[in-house]
Amino acid sequence: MSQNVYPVKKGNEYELKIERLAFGGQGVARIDNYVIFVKRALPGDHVKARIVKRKKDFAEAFVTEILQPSPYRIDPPCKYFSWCGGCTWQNMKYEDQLYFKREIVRDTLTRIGGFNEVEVHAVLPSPEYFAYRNKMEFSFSDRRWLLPEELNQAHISKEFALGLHVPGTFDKILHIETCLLQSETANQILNFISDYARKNNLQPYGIRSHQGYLRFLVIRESAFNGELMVNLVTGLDEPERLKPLASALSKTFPQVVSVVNNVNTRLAQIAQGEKEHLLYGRSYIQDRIGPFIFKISANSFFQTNTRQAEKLYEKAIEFAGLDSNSVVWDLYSGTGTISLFLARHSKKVIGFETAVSAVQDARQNASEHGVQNAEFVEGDLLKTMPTVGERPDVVVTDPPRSGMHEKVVRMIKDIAPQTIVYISCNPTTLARDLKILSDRYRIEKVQPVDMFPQTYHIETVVQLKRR
Ligand SMILES: C[S@@+](CC[C@H](N)C(=O)[O-])C[C@H]1O[C@@H](n2cnc3c(N)ncnc32)[C@H](O)[C@@H]1O
Repeated sequence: MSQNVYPVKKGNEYELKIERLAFGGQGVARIDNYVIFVKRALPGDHVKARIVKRKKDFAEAFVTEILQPSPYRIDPPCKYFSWCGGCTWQNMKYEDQLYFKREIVRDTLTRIGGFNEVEVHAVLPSPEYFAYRNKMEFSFSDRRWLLPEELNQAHISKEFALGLHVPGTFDKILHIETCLLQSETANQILNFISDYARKNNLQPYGIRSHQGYLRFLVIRESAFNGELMVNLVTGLDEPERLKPLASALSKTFPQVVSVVNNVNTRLAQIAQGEKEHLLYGRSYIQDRIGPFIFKISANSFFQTNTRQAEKLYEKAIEFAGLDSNSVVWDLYSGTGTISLFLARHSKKVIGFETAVSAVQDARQNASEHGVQNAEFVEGDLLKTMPTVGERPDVVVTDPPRSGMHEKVVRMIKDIAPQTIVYISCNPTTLARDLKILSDRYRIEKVQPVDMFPQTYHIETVVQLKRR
């Protein structure tokens, strides 16, 4: 499309009818077949929207006025919904979110993979669709994003915020008092720390200025026994300043069994420190998936929706169709949680993982649970897969959002296991990888699992059989 035939112009407003939802959560509208992604819009909405970005193949817009609301629209229960980057679909009933997640998986498999005939099962719903997260990461900032109703309130300081990002801004933070994705206790802790920091002059870190002390607050809560961990991430290595806060937290909230201080003096805005100080209690909490109890430290990876993780893993086991003679490769094995489940049903599991600390955790998890038939190979799959001689009957693969490297997909094809179970958190890369496998593998089952209610994210488990 040449420059002068774009049907829209940046900054202008257009009347649009939303046709469907895209993976990414936005509504999709079209003018003369030119696609416009509209934030926070739902299928059936008739809206006025302003174009904020215009590219060769598509534009992005936000709603300025709803002319006719979609029948799917509900009032979002959270007052921050219109601004917060955490949730995308709180303006839709949970049943409708599940319907659209299935549509997105089906549509992506057809559009990108060319799989027109594949049946996609109804999405497995999450047992909880609010307060389901066992971990939330909040940012401190010296630049607070004000809600419209806060704009004229002189008593609100713009120089302190503890909350979540507003999409499109990198340094301003929406101050949050209640996040519906975490528990009531976790919200009380959030407010306790925010009040304490202001009263005791613990300065928030400036994302722009790189000055200040408090950078992140990470709250982790066990779904198994309610234990809580508070991780305060600071820009300076001065843990003594936090000791009184740790003590006050432990006295006010008996469920807090761990308070740690991660120190991140680097510019990168990440909640992982180069150093950790234990301020109160122990350095981990315990949570359980199925029969396994895991120790989770501040920087360990753990599935954020504990109860639904169990359902996801059960589905993976069912699709793997194992028996006591099966050799299984668990690719992208992380801390080995799936490997432990697989090991109970097979002769041997070999996990492959590049992160050194995750491999250490996996080995420790296996040994603590007395699992003797799981071993872990450390390194990039491209290098490690060819070095393992024991060939698998079943390959389980759970790659990051970017999917598998094309060479890894081709190696799996050459190894030719009877069954492949692909666990994916991104339908787009899933469809791409399945297409490469399709001449040698038949898709038998596609089961989406909802790990993240109120967001567009969807996990999908696919069973493939060798042709
Ligand atoms: C989605 S996580 C899988 C987590 C794990 N299966 C679980 O359920 O806990 C993806 C994992 O792949 C690992 N990874 C990414 N690229 C890799 C590569 N090239 N080779 C091996 N592992 C890799 C990451 O370190 C991460 O632990």
